[in-house]
Amino acid sequence: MAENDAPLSLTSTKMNLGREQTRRWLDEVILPNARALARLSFFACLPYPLIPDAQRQLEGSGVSAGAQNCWHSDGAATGEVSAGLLAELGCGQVMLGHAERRRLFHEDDSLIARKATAAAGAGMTPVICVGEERRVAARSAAAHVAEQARRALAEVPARHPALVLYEPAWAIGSAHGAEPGHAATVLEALRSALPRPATHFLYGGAVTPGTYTALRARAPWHGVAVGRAAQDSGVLHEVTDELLAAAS
Ligand SMILES: O=C[C@H](O)COP(=O)(O)O
Repeated sequence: MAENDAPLSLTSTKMNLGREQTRRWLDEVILPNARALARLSFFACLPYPLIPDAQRQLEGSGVSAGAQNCWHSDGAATGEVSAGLLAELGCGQVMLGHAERRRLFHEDDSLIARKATAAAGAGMTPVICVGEERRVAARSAAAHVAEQARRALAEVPARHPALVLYEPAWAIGSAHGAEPGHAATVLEALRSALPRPATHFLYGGAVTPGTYTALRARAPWHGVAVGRAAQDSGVLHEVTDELLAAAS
């Protein structure tokens, strides 16, 4: 959780917004909500080339810009961006193993683990995305997801901060997210697979106002990742208020 024990929140703009659109979104949606978002340690994961501009724009707001991916080494890796370079840019968080990267780029747990270890070695917080691809029973989802997370963090020192983001692939971009009971079974498996003091667990996938309250009624989630809900200032404001209310 955040310093004040408030829940945590983040977003990713994926490849949905260009340079000017990102600038406008930060200006019109994120900055007006920045005070509240900062209490949630909120960060926005952006495409690599937009990170330095965003850092300048967000300076002093308490909200930061993270990355959506990284590579695990420097050197002969044409077209990639290393964790070390991101850290040098002042980027503190990097999302790894998102469902879209697993699907489009065939990223597997061992590659994600190498990236997570490199990110931690560079001093960044890895955000490990896990989730089942298709709707399956909660117990199967839980076993699958716990194994994904365990493998990804296997070489990351136990006391290094990490976020585990449970996003069932079938829920991303869909009308409804996971049932709170389903998600609770997954969280229980994640917590027992990862007895790590500095690891926090977030839910993502079709998050709207009310999602966090419903999830929290069943299990101790530390926060949520907002996708589409972070594109509209009013909706983001509602979700943020709801998270902050849970902290008070
Ligand atoms: O990566 C996916 C997002 O975090 C979830 O997006 P969504 O809330 O629009 O389903």
